[in-house]
Amino acid sequence: MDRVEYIIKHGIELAYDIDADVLMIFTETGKTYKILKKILDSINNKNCGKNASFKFISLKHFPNIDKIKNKKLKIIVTTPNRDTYNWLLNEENIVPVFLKYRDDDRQSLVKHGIITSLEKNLLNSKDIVVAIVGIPKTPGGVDTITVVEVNRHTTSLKLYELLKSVDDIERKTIEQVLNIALEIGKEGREGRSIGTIFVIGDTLNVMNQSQQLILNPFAGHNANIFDEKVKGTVKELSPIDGAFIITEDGRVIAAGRYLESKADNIKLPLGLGARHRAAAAISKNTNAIAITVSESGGIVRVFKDGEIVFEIDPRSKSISYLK
Ligand SMILES: Nc1ncnc2c1ncn2[C@@H]1O[C@H](COP(=O)(O)OP(=O)(O)OP(=O)(O)O)[C@@H](O)[C@H]1O
Ligand SMILES: [Mn+2]
Repeated sequence: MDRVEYIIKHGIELAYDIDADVLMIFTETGKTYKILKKILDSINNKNCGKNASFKFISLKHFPNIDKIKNKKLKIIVTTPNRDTYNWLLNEENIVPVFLKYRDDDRQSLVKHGIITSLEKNLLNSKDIVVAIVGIPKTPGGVDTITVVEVNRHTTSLKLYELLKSVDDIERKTIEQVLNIALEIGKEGREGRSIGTIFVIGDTLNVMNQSQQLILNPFAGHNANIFDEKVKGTVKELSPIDGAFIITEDGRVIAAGRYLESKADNIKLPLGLGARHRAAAAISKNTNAIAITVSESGGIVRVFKDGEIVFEIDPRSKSISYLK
């Protein structure tokens, strides 16, 4: 019996032991699911012991076998592979879920699975999920069991809908800028709280609805937000007045830019001032999204179509949101 089988077996047992509502597995080729299926078949037809289809399973492996047999556990099998998904559609007693893109790390993958299942009403906010996951894009690389409280993710539903609505390149840019904003919100600069605005996408319109407050430090540079040196420069410049203007594919076009979009009929929670109104207005009057860091408290907010679609206090979370 190999390590993956043990992990899946313990994932099943954990789901029953903590009385979880859902067991969620992630598979590329379907291999992980096939192992799960063999274990569950062995349990369900109690075919344990000498002639078990799954040699290592015996009743002693599942002391609470009756609890397992009597409890209905929803099994969600997620995959980004269209062929695997089509094959899973014919499988019984599981709920297949197609993931529109591949994540780069386990945590994002689990979040992605939870959010997609929430969007399809396969989960509700009170559910407890046991997720069995491995290194993304590595078939058979199962190495992690994690317990997820769905209610911790419902606030990010709108952000995921936004991430799903843009192409891969823009999604990676938004995630990169969001993580920089979270770092600024959390660390500030030289011990001081820093506020700033990032405007991503629809750059021509954004430039037409804004003007330089200072000479543009990025003029004539081919600066890309994924370049560590550019990221450092952006953080160094974050205390200056004005906004950073970034293209869908991550090129930093300007800093110190004053946004002049009409802010009439923008409705924002009380206490949010000119920075947040400007961000809401530009996101309403162009196709851009805006990300703000508040100088008073570090809260990071994402604006789309004039509304806040996501906000997070980076100081309250030990990890950056999207990784
Ligand atoms: N239209 C704008 N375009 C770009 N930057 C702006 C604009 N309006 C305000 N700012 C920036 O926001 C800064 C803070 O303004 P203000 O305090 O009114 O915003 P706020 O929404 O309360 O933000 P914070 O929570 O960071 O205080 C200003 O000093 C300026 O740098
Ligand atoms: Mn303010």
